[in-house]
Amino acid sequence: MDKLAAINIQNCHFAYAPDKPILQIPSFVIAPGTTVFLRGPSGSGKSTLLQLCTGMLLPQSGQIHVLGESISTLSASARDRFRAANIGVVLQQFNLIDYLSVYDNIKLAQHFTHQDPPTQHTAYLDELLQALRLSPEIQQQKANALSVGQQQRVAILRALINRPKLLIVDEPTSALDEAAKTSFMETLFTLQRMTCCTLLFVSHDMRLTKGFDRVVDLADIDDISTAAVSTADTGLNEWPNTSIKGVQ
Ligand SMILES: Nc1ncnc2c1ncn2[C@@H]1O[C@H](COP(=O)(O)OP(=O)(O)OP(=O)(O)O)[C@@H](O)[C@H]1O
Repeated sequence: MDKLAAINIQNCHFAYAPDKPILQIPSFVIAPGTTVFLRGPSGSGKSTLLQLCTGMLLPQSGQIHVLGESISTLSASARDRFRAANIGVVLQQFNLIDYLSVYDNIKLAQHFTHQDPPTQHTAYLDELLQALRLSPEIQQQKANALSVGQQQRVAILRALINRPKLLIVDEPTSALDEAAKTSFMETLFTLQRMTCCTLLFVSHDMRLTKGFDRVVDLADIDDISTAAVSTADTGLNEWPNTSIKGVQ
């Protein structure tokens, strides 16, 4: 097993209920430092897979190594610490704490790593603010006073503040117009290059695949999606072929 991979999933089975299997993944490996776009129809299990990669969900069987750590066999508290220190997560809803300021939202992310905040991060924080085109003053604003675009950028800043080696981004652009989507993707790639993190990105929007090292169709790695695709009219032919540009 390649323990140096950013993500290494082997023989993984997951179900929310015993009679309703969601994922059956024989093997899925993501090399460190690469960018991967994961696509698949609504309800196929993309968000579930991301949650397995963060250790928020545990598989019924199989192995999931993240950055060389067997995340699904860590204790709950070790898993939380590992996630806080190594994985940045940006979800569709951003999950900022509304009544806290931007600064406190960021500080909270640092707190969960059990590292001393925040002086050693100051230069890096300034760099992130600049890359995300956020003014330093925004740190004093309450999260619920921000526009959707600002909330999204703060959510990315919070995900990157601990310099994660793995950044997981789930459908972050659905509330944005076309111009904002383009600018979001440019910023995301700038930050990925700046931090050299591995990026796993999930979206329905095939127009966003440009620039990714790999575009992976869930049906190509998941036996359950494969079965669904082969027995249903999914409109799969509307999608371009899976492209693999970089190393696995
Ligand atoms: N907490 C849960 N309990 C039970 N079933 C769930 C739960 N979360 C998701 N599911 C089911 O698991 C399946 C996969 O859901 P998931 O959210 O992973 O799909 P998805 O591909 O991310 O969908 P979308 O693109 O619409 O976000 C769906 O059938 C969904 O109804």
